[in-house]
Amino acid sequence: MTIHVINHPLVKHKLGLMRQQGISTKSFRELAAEVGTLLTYEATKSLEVETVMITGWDGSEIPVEHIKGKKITVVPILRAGLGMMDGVMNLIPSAKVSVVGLQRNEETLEPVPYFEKLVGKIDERISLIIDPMLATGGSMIATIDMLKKAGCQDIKVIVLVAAPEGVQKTLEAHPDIEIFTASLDQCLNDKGYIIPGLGDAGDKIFGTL
Ligand SMILES: O=P(O)(O)OC[C@H]1O[C@H](OP(=O)(O)OP(=O)(O)O)[C@H](O)[C@@H]1O
Ligand SMILES: O=c1cc[nH]c(=O)[nH]1
Ligand SMILES: [Mg+2]
Repeated sequence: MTIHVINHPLVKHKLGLMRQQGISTKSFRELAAEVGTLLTYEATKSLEVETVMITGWDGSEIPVEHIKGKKITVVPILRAGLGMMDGVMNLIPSAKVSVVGLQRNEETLEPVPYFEKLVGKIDERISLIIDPMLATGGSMIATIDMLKKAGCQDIKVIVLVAAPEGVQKTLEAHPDIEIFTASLDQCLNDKGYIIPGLGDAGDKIFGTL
């Protein structure tokens, strides 16, 4: 469908802090979760609501709005996607979780799948894929392929930073999805890293630098 770049001051400020060379593991993790929360707020804006009647504080019947329709499964891409999990689950604590493991081959930049555990009846859910980085797009396209193969047709993507090359490739392969990001950065370097980017997000979140 399209890409939404979230130009909220809090998102910009927090992402800016994440770009600082030498940032601690603790700060990087905290900020990844916080930006994850803010992007989740935006990505869930289009959820449908319905009006239901409840008994209010004074005993009278009042209309309130409830979320209706499809429920969500959050899909973290291992490893780095786990760094956004707490922040995302803060807003949708009852969401079921489908885990996908992919490791980008550092030479070919091709994603190598190593784990897949999706929730049942995923065709009845909205998938919210979370990963800090969308670089060449290979990992994201492979994840969307897996979800669609399992029957899921309603897919949204949350990434902290995206490269134009990867966004174009992902939307060409899957024009029906929506991408929410804190920044559409400049480009990829010759090693497939996003510029200016965040560096290796997985290493920063897990402290494996
Ligand atoms: O768009 P792409 O070119 O596929 O690159 C993006 C992927 O690379 C990183 O993961 P990585 O493979 O480094 O694994 P990790 O999370 O275990 O560090 C990142 O978290 C994405 O999953
Ligand atoms: O810039 C990048 C690209 C892929 N994976 C990362 O962690 N960072
Ligand atoms: Mg990594």
